[in-house]
Amino acid sequence: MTIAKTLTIAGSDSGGGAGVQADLKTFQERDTFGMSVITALTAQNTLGVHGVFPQSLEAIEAQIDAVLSDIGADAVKTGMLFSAEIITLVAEKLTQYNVKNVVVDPVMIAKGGAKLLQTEAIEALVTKLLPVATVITPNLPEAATLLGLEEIVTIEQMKNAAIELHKMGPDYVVIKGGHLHEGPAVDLLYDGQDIHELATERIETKHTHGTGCTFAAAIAAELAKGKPINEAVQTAKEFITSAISHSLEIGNGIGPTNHAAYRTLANKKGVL
Ligand SMILES: Nc1ncnc2c1ncn2[C@@H]1O[C@H](COP(=O)(O)OP(=O)(O)OP(=O)(O)O)[C@@H](O)[C@H]1O
Ligand SMILES: Cc1ncc(CO)c(N)n1
Repeated sequence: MTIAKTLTIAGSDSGGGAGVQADLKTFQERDTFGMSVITALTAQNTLGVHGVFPQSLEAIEAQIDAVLSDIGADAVKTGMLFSAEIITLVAEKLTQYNVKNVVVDPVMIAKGGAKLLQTEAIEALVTKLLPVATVITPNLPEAATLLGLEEIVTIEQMKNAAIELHKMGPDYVVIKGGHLHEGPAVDLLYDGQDIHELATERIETKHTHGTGCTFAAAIAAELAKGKPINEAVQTAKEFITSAISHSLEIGNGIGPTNHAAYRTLANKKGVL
């Protein structure tokens, strides 16, 4: 039996809600074979990040070479990359192995405020990784930082940002509106010609740990299966919406989303 292969290059979240753990759960739920390259360990739970332990370049390179020289990947998703050196290595390896679908989630700061990317690494993200990306998925603060803007708070500003970010090299730009202060949860997809709006009602919950990782991993899984970008982003939006709608009240802080919700609901309706 053949199966689409997905690889995450990201940080480990010991609490299981974000990072590599969220990506692997999503890859599995979206019927792909998930693999991982761990760039950094975080000691993390629903209350926050309690420690960051970047892995050596040697360890990261060895993991990438092991996976891509043998198994290969139909899509790669990158998350927490932490330093300019790690970003440079990852960009070189994606080029060396000629990876076709590269989803770059430009992770910078965890919900509790912990730094997952060094400030001096932002330039490397822009100059090395964005040009090899198929699609990038910044949230509003990340999009503003990449563009050197103070903030992005309106849909109109999101549209302008999408067009400007596209000039930095990715084939497609998805700007996530989870951080909009009010109204529906609006994301934009810009394909270089048209801007497509994806909107859902904002779900009233504080348990949103790992939303960004899960959404980007779902896009990667759909691209790995050969889906066109519009369909991949639409499916990912449906997937994250049901994961947030049924998010989990575990731990004492911001609980994780429910990766199994989409499949469970679809099974009940008998449509999967
Ligand atoms: N309260 C909500 N209700 C509905 N959808 C939401 C809500 N919060 C976020 N989303 C959606 O979840 C996805 C992730 O967006 P978000 O802006 O939260 O990412 P993020 O900030 O990168 O997440 P993370 O904190 O994991 O880094 C987007 O599709 C966004 O629209
Ligand atoms: C390891 C890791 N990656 C990404 C995020 C962003 O949510 C997080 N909290 N932890």
